[in-house]
Amino acid sequence: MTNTHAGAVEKAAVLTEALPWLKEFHGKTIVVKYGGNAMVDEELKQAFASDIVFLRHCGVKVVVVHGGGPQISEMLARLGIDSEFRGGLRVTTPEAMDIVGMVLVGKVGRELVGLLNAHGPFAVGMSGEDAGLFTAERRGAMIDGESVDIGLVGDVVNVRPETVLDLIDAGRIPVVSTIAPDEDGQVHNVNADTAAAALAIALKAEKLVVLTDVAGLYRNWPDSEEIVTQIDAKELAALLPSLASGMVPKMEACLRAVESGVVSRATVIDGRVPHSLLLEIFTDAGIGTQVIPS
Ligand SMILES: Nc1ncnc2c1ncn2[C@@H]1O[C@H](COP(=O)(O)OP(=O)(O)O)[C@@H](O)[C@H]1O
Ligand SMILES: CC(=O)N[C@@H](CCC(=O)OP(=O)(O)O)C(=O)O
Repeated sequence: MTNTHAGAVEKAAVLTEALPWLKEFHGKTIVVKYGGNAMVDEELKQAFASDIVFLRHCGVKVVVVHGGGPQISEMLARLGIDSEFRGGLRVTTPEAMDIVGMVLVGKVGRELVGLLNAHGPFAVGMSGEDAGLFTAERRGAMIDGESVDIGLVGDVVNVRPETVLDLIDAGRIPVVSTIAPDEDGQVHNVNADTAAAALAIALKAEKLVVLTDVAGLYRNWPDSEEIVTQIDAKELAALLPSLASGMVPKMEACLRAVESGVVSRATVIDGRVPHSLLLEIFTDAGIGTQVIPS
């Protein structure tokens, strides 16, 4: 075989490998959480946007939920507002809450909508406030088995998915920023992993994919580089109390999603690898850490 032929055969193999996955996910809903730590450079962000549009053209009903932790921290620091994390969640004063909303809705969300819409008029941004998408309830952080108050931080207790469904039906790509009012209308800061899981459950999504800045869940972080490739809900529940920082809300979210009985898979993948989303969805090997029901 000539080199040209060998190259062509290899390319064709990549495309044919995608066929069973195209069949599996066509017409299905996938919620993709894009973490702020994986939005590190322009090229990566553009690769992410083109992957999302690719999925949309493959007939996948794709919904983006974005984070923006580092971007919020940077703005708070610039304004001289103190900020700290407890149990992986930001302690959010009313003053910090204003900035959280401005950065997530006004900056990170807008930027993603722009990157997606460079491909066509697909993306529509919304927050948990729009059309009652999320209702939040104040929550604490679990520190040494006890709940500690961390200010205006919420958990999602109700989802009204109708507007997201309308947008999907119209061929759009909803891009969700995770601030949400409680029953009295007070807006809360909701961790984006937590919100993505709640939305995936409400939409009866086939899959939740979480892009972050590590290769997956490390078994003995930070002492070892060994990635957990697959873990079931029961094993993960046992592991949760030993997890640290941002992995706490992330793995808690994956657990909730698969325990709901509606989302069959939740995967944490490396958002620093260009096109990791396509590799995860359209190749046999997949990448990162996959959480499955027990
Ligand atoms: N067991 C673990 N495996 C992998 N990462 C971990 C683990 N425990 C804590 N981490 C930390 O969690 C971080 C990811 O969470 P986070 O910073 O909230 O990212 P994102 O912005 O993607 O939500 C990693 O960069 C790593 O520092
Ligand atoms: C309560 C809480 O911690 N909210 C997060 C919201 C953004 C987020 O979750 O961003 P990442 O996905 O990039 O971590 C925060 O304030 O940083």
